[in-house]
Amino acid sequence: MTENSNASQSLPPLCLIGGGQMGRAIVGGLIQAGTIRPDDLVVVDPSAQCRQWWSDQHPSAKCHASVQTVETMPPIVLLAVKPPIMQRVAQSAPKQWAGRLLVSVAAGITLNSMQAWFGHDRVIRVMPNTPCLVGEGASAFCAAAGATDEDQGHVKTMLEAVGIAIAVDEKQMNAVTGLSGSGPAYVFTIIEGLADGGVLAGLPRDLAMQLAVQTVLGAATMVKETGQHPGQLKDAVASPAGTTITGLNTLERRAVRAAMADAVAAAKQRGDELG
Ligand SMILES: NC(=O)C1=CN([C@@H]2O[C@H](COP(=O)(O)OP(=O)(O)OC[C@H]3O[C@@H](n4cnc5c(N)ncnc54)[C@H](OP(=O)(O)O)[C@@H]3O)[C@@H](O)[C@H]2O)C=CC1
Ligand SMILES: O=C(O)[C@@H]1CCC=N1
Repeated sequence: MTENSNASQSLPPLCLIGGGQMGRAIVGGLIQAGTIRPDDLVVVDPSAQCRQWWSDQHPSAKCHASVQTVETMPPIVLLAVKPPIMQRVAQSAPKQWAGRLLVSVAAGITLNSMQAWFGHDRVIRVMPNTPCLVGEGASAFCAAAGATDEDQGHVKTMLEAVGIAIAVDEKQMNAVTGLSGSGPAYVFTIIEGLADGGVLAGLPRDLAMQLAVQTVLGAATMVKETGQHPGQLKDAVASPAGTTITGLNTLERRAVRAAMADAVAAAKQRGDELG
């Protein structure tokens, strides 16, 4: 788990609107870190299956099918619904948002839209990623004018309890989405590809997967902990006329580096469209 100064701080009670993948990753990570207690959690989701999941995992959390039935809305509302339904959520229960800190993780949805739909500007926009679930999230955030320093402190506490949190300018948010928001999916694909390669080369699947995962983890940890440029670390692996340079040459022929950059740029573009 990422070490940080805020991990032991606690948060005020929280309402999670949308208990799906991202909501589970953040709030699951927060509960695991001890930053929030399930008793202080309200989850709103129309899916009975989803509510059952929350009740099974955290029996003391209060689950609702609709925001309208929440009697006392907690001071922080974490909005983790799909971008196209955010406006509908806002308009379904306008009285519930008054005086609350609104935190949105929706890709592409701007602070301006949030303010217009929810009727006030105590709003913070966050782009997290699913590794929050295991305390290794990479999140960026930006705040509307109405969010106080204390509000921003709460969001930092929330995000740093489950990984790293970086304040950015809102115009960078969709690029962040294309890189770290969507990035875990790219890396999962790489891990799958490496494991497939191991199987293709004759290894049993479970051994290939174990080696692929540890290789990605080890390489990422080296970049983080040595502070060396990845190119330098790459050069140290590749012996003259050896195996690595032969593999790297294949990757370059397939333009893997450009494919990664194109993926981030295309995802950023999609974020622009969603907004
Ligand atoms: N998944 C990821 O890796 C990341 C996602 N995000 C953002 O997080 C948000 C959620 O994405 P994700 O968790 O993947 O999506 P999910 O579909 O997994 O979760 C969204 C949940 O919201 C529920 N929902 C639908 N309507 C309402 C409503 N009116 N009130 C409350 N809940 C509702 C859905 O129920 P039902 O299924 O029945 O519709 C579903 O359970 C998106 O805006 C996305 O951009 C940001 C970063 C990373
Ligand atoms: O795919 C998506 O749109 C969301 C946003 C970032 C990751 N998942």
